[in-house]
Amino acid sequence: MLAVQGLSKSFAGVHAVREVSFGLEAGHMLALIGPNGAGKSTCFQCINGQLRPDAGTVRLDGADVSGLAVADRARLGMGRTFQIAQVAASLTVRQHVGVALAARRRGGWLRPRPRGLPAPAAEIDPWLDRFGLAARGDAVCGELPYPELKRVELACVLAQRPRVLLMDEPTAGMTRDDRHALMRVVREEARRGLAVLFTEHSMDVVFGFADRVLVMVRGAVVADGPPAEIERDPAVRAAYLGSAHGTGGLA
Ligand SMILES: Nc1ncnc2c1ncn2[C@@H]1O[C@H](COP(=O)(O)OP(=O)(O)OP(=O)(O)O)[C@@H](O)[C@H]1O
Repeated sequence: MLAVQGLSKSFAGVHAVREVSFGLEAGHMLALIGPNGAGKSTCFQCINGQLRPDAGTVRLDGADVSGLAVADRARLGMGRTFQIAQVAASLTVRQHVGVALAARRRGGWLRPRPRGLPAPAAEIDPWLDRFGLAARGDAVCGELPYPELKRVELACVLAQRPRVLLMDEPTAGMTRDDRHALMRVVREEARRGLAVLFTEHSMDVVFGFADRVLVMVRGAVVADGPPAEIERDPAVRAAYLGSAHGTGGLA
């Protein structure tokens, strides 16, 4: 579903990403990990089109999207969530999800907004339920606890029916219970066929939810495999033993 080949990016002599290649299948969850400054965010931004790589290609379900803008990649099925949830604080959960569902029907967020309720309740309610938001429909987003706000963001992104979802540190700042609750929802979506690529610093999330783990150190991929294999990899342990994040699940 996603194929990244030979991706490289430098900033004024800093090789942030060096010839990174990997593939991601539909229905799988791939964690991109590495110490601070390893190049995860840069890699992520090259994949979704925010940054233009110096070299390399990105394919989405076989189509070369390397030259496309963020919005065009999104239209072709590449969705993303942000490290800090991006939602409109003044809307209720129902309004927000309704707008997202209606945007999908219109073919994109930027089409003219229809009058009245953005999407019928019959469409919104099951969608709220799917993301554990059934009881929160009338709550104003700006007043929601952060873990629920993340679900609203997720519900809106997935309302666009992406085939690949990129999540930049999805559980940053959350408690262990909230991290796992969010990732269980994401895993359900993956089981429905969504391909998920996420960066993450919490090792309980990486080793509890990823089907595969890709480890970056100083811009390059140093390990790529199933979690159990990665946890034992000497190069990975060496990279983490020297990092600010400690060894987490690698201990
Ligand atoms: N816009 C930029 N200009 C200059 N250097 C940059 C820029 N963005 C990133 N870098 C550098 O590229 C390297 C990789 O940074 P990046 O943010 O991709 O790492 P990361 O693995 O996401 O780190 P973190 O876990 O701390 O978010 C670092 O040395 C960083 O300082």
